[in-house]
Amino acid sequence: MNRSTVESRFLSKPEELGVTAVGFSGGQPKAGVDVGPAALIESGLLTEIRDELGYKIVGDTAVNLYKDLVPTEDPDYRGMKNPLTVSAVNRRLADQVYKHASEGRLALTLGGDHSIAIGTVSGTARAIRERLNREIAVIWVDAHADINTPEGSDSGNIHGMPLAFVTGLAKDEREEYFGWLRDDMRLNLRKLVYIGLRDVDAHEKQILRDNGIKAFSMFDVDRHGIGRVMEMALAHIGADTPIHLSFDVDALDPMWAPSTGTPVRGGLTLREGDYICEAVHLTGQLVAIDLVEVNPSLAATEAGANETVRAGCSLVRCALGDTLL
Ligand SMILES: NC(=[NH2+])NCCC[C@H](N)C(=O)O
Ligand SMILES: [Mn+2]
Ligand SMILES: [Mn+2]
Repeated sequence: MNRSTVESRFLSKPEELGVTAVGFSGGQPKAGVDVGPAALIESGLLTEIRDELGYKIVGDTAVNLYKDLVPTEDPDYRGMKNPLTVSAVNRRLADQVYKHASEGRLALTLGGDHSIAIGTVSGTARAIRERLNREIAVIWVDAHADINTPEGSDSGNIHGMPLAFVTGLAKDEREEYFGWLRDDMRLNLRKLVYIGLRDVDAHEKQILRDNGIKAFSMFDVDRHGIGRVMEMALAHIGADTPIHLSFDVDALDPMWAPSTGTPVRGGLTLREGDYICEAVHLTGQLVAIDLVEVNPSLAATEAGANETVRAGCSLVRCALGDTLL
């Protein structure tokens, strides 16, 4: 039991971690990201969190929870691939994360591809509005901006669109195509901060500019250093705002995390990634964490897959305060 003594400002049960394992790959075309959570759990992540960090683990760590939701037919819609499946899975996930967050637990979600942030962010946003009457902020750590609208996306992969849906830049009337996302589940665009960007589509750059979205690219990390970047990111969010950290493992350089679907060179070092998580932990404002896009089947070597899983575990532990003295 050495849980860090940072006081948690927004959790009513700071000793409890609400875990959801989402073995889901329908937001992108590569198989294998669905076993991400199993790989993280088998490597000991949750037992370490329980035995070494002293959290009580509550929730669903069975990774095939969502298999029953896959429809027999799921044709493209507005250019999106697997839209019914991704929508249904996220609808259920939103309820689950909502439950954890509204009962005052820190919600930890292990992905799965990044489309699952549609459910995690909307579930957290709704719970925190209801319980504390506040808007959440999201720190999105990623090589990519994941804010394509269906019409703006070149790929049609929904893991490149979650932020368009949760902010309301993209909407659909039809319940079964994300129409279930109500206003009280949305993220305010002014409360979104990116770190680590280096592969942003032209369409997305336009969205970032038009909406004045706060973003720290790898250029900014190089220019200011990660310490200063985190100061500026947290200043933008404000000192008294619940934070949802959504960490795509591809934010890290492929040297530390090669096993991921859309790797991009020139990324964060493992220490920079860990530092981001530590700095967020120290605010005492963390209410939810996603770790996504760990795909153990994609590395050229088994060592590469293990490195990626290890890096993912390290990020989560740092966000829980493990490495701070
Ligand atoms: N979560 C991710 N790894 N997203 C990658 C997105 C890549 C590209 N921008 C797309 O829309 O398809
Ligand atoms: Mn990414
Ligand atoms: Mn992503």
